[in-house]
Amino acid sequence: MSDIDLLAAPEAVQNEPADGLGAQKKTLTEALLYLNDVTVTFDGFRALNALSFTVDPGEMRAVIGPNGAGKTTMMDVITGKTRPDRGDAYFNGGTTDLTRLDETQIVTLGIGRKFQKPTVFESHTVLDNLRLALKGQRRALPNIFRRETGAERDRIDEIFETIRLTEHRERLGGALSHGQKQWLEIGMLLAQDPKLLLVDEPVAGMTDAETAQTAELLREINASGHSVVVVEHDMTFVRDLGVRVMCLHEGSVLAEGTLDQVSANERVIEVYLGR
Ligand SMILES: Nc1ncnc2c1ncn2[C@@H]1O[C@H](COP(=O)(O)OP(=O)(O)OP(=O)(O)O)[C@@H](O)[C@H]1O
Repeated sequence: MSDIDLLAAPEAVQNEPADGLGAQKKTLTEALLYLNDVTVTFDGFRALNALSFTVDPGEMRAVIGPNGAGKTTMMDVITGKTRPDRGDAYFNGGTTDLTRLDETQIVTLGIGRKFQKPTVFESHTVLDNLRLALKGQRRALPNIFRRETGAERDRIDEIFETIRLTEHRERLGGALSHGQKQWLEIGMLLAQDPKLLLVDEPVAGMTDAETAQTAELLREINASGHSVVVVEHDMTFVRDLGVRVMCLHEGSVLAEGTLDQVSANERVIEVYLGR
């Protein structure tokens, strides 16, 4: 933790009142993730425009919005890939300024990201993919030959149950269906035990059954104590998640609340859902 910059928490800020999904703790010191007034400009174009929102410890939240709304850029700021021109991004109750850390430090801190396209090792078994992730050294292939401890084996079994791949552990990664590859990658993220998982369009290209199972497994992951931010366009899936929804548009929050509240919003209908 010595290389991680711990800053004194700025004054707590109170956001809007709670809505239908229960009381939201939204002060800086209570939030797991706190973004305030974050602005990112590319060649004069504002990809994020004074974006502000918080994620509570243990919360799962869905992010929707049209193409180009800034969803990827938002995740790039949280993971240290993109530096904001302006604004605050704090983690862990305001103790850690994400804008001063690099991508590796942010992973170490407990923020894991799953990109849209699965990137499992196709020529390795499903089990070896997970073992590599558990040891935190996906590139150090010789490491998979070290024997696991009992605790590591238990953790692997537990993750396989969560990601519905217990029966598939000896298969090659490349032999899995697209949906199963996505689950394996979610499992590889879980192996790092992140406090916050950022998941980008997990159900794109999945069958309806896989989509429904993905909502279920993310709910289980969330219930086991991980906070989750899921970017997704599939509204059936978002409804299955049953969590607070935030709609981004032109780099800002256009609407926030339950899916019913957000999808009844005139502006959301106009710019995203269509009439
Ligand atoms: N590196 C970059 N240079 C220039 N413009 C960029 C860059 N990255 C993103 N943009 C622009 O910023 C805007 C927001 O992009 P972003 O990828 O964050 O949107 P998004 O909501 O993730 O969209 P999608 O749903 O299509 O993935 C877009 O207009 C995009 O073209």
